[in-house]
Amino acid sequence: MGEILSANSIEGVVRKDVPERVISRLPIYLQTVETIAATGQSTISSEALAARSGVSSSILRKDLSQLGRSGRRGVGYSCEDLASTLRTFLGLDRARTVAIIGAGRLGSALADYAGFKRRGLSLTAIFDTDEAKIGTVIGTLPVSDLTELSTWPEDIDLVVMAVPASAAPAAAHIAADAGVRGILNFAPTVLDAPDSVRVHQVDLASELQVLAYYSALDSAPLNPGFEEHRN
Ligand SMILES: NC(=O)c1ccc[n+]([C@@H]2O[C@H](COP(=O)([O-])OP(=O)(O)OC[C@H]3O[C@@H](n4cnc5c(N)ncnc54)[C@H](O)[C@@H]3O)[C@@H](O)[C@H]2O)c1
Repeated sequence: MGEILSANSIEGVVRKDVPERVISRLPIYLQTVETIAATGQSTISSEALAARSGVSSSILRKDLSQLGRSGRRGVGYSCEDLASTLRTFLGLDRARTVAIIGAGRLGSALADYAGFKRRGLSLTAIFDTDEAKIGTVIGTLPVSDLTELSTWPEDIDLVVMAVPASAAPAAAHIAADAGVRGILNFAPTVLDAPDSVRVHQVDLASELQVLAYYSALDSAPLNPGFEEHRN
């Protein structure tokens, strides 16, 4: 069995000291533990949580120890406390507001996706510059004119950038000026955003090319074990 982590266990943790590869696994743990808690189960062992999250239990324990404390042994993790700790650590103790810039094929598909809400993300607006699209409704959201972003009545924490590459840098600056702190950039261009904004690039073609590399290997196992490729 693993440890109990209390909801206060991240006090004093310097978030920036936690490696990005660890951060990238935390949403998986959160989703897993929330799913388990929703069934009425109150505790879970590190082994079971690790298996359901697709990592080894030693990686899981190391990752969670980076959030601050180890606690009592022998009981397992409290699902509620661990979920609360992970939410707080990830900044999801309040719903993060998300806007999409670009109401084209990609932006529309994302705007119509119902899954953000249950992951603590509140899709609050979708912007475009095309007059033919402004005012139309995608999912439940009307498309707004990008010029409205700077005076949007609600704080927008995060932006999904789904505009052509040529339009993305200027749109990123509009978002930064409006106080946006993170941009998930689908446009195939490097965004030179100010230091106040964290940019993550998404490139599905590159991901597929990496997968193509692994699928072309004929001598090595495709899944060499959690320990080797996940830590
Ligand atoms: N990274 C990936 O894996 C991946 C996958 C698919 C698409 N993309 C990229 O995502 C972007 C969107 O793709 P798409 O297929 O939805 O394109 P699209 O042409 O269907 O939509 C682009 C939308 O952006 C709007 N737009 C143009 N300039 C704008 C601006 N300054 N401000 C706000 N809106 C503006 C257009 O009016 C249009 O509605 C493209 O850059 C594309 O290359 C990336």
